[in-house]
Amino acid sequence: MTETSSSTVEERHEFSAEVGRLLDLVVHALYSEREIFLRELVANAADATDRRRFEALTEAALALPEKAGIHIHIDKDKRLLSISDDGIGMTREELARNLGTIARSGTRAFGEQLQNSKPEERPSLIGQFGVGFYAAFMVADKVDVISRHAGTEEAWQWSSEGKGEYSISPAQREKPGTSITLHIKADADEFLEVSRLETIIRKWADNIAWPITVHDGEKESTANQGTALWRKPKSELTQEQLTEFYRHTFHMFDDPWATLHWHAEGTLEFTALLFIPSMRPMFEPMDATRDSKVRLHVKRMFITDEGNILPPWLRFVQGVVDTEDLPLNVSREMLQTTPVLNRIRKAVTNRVLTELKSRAKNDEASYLKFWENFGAQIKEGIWDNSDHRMELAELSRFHSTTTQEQALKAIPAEGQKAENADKGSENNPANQEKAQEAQDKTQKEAQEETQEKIRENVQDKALTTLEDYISRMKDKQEAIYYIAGDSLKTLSYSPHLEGFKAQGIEVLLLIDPVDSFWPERLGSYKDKPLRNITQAQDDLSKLAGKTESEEAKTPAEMEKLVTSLKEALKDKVSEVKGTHRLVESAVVVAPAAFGPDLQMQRLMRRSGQEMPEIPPILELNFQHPLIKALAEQVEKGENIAETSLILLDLARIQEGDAPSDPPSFARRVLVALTEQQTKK
Ligand SMILES: Nc1ncnc2c1ncn2[C@@H]1O[C@H](COP(=O)(O)OP(=O)(O)OP(=O)(O)O)[C@@H](O)[C@H]1O
Repeated sequence: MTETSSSTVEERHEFSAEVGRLLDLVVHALYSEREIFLRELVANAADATDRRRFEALTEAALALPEKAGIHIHIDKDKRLLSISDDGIGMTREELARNLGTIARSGTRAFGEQLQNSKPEERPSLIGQFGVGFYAAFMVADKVDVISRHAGTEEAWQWSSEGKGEYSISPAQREKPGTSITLHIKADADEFLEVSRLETIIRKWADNIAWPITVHDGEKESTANQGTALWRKPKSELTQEQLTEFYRHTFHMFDDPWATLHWHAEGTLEFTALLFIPSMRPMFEPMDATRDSKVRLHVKRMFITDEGNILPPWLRFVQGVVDTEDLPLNVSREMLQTTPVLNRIRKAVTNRVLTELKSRAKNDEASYLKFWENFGAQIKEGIWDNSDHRMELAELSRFHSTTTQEQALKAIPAEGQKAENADKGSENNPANQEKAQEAQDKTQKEAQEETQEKIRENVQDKALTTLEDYISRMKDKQEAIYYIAGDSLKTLSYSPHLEGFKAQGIEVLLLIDPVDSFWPERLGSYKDKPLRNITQAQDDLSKLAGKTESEEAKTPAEMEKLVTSLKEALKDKVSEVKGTHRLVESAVVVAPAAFGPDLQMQRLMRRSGQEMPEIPPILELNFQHPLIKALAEQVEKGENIAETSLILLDLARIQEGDAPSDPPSFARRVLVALTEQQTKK
């Protein structure tokens, strides 16, 4: 052994609370897949070696020894198993931080998941999700880590029995790197057998390019082939193997929605293995960036997962790209500038888009599932990518007033189906009893609730393409109309829609935050401009065959009302005027002629950005009985100041916003209602 430790200045520390909990779960709840501890330790050793190689590109003193690799030593008599690497190593602080607290947010998420799962689900959970270093305690009752950070002389030993505390003391290590020694548990003999260890390594760690050597006394053997899975011909791989690789490398739980595996030859040589998940990641770390994490390998060696192989709007794609066309010592700067990588980026992006297009065309139902998960990201692409803007718009799917109506119409048919099914089973006594229960009031409520859920669900899934929208456009209609808001529910009540609905004009209902941004960037689709209906009042007049001057005119009997409202609301509004866009509502707020629309203002405020209040325009429906009555009151000389404030707040509430001053609003409504009731 080349390492020794002295316990003269040993310090004892307690694990952070979350490590304690995780350890407890890992050790006590999981037995069937104990072998994965080796995968975790070997993966860490390989990561540390990769890191050292990468750091050495800029700091020659950190260079790896000539025969860098991972060594596994077995000592059956002492029941010891050790895993040593020539990696970057850890300083004293790093030992305490990385092994005493939970370093990776994914590991924390795993712990939570594990705690909330049923015991029988746990083994499969652990198989899919790395638990990292702590997995060692599944097979060891004590773990010693001796580490020396490359570029330093000092070594430190971290030791723990995995029961609440660990110690750190000075140690010696001949070379930089890390050795992890496991004191194997009495019931884990199997992990002291060479053949068992070799099988595990072949199963789990064959993608690792560093040689992994198993030493048993005098004998030694290299256990991994280092043939990266993605390098194998397609015909030699099963989807199970690919899925397994996907889950374990990228910490995913699902079956991929798409697996893309190809080898490019010719001017550019690379192999890519990419996965599109079938679900959104369950845990998105708070500090997650928008960058793609696709891993770049050169001649099988891992280089970086920060190579931005795919654009940010395809960041949900996981995978590996391995090329022959870059040198192994590619530096960070080079990654940004080399034309080779730019060409790879382009080719890989195009391949993903081709897959999306073909699935959208050939398997609508499956494509809609993808869209539900990652549609918002695709729409980000319309915003920030000029090369693919049109293709992405074509791939996009939207809710609209028309798809909502169609979905509603489809629902009674669904209900019918359920009824018929019930009839068919009436002869069965058990079912008769059920029919009895159906009379029950609670059951009825439940049914109503299900109906509501079915409705929401069906409406949620009813989507259109821009192409189909255009095919439904009315004769005189020149633009694609949309409105952006927080949810289908608030949008479906929006007074802005009334005029469009009355004229049978379809409006896209956009409910993702990114929807406030991309339409303006896209500008138009197939020569049809996209227009926000909260800012398209004139269009509606035109569509209704009215001239603009007609629209702008305030009838004589309304002039005084408009003046009093302006006086009462002062700088709370930028203007008060009549509108044709309302049918049932009395008032509506519209964004001022210049500047962002209301939804954009809302989003900016929510994201904590400085957003001065831009007074909206208050628009009135001169045909509404309330507005007519108010005009008469003003004519009679009555004061409508309080009512004006209520009106403005009502308009805000219709948009899904809160009144500007809720208590005052409540008081005003109370006073108004009391007056009305006592007058009767
Ligand atoms: N052999 C090693 N050499 C250097 N650092 C190591 C080594 N093993 C572990 N570490 C450090 O300890 C940290 C925690 O390891 P752990 O295995 O628990 O989590 P992880 O590797 O970050 O994530 P996961 O294993 O869940 O993918 C690592 O991120 C790394 O910084």
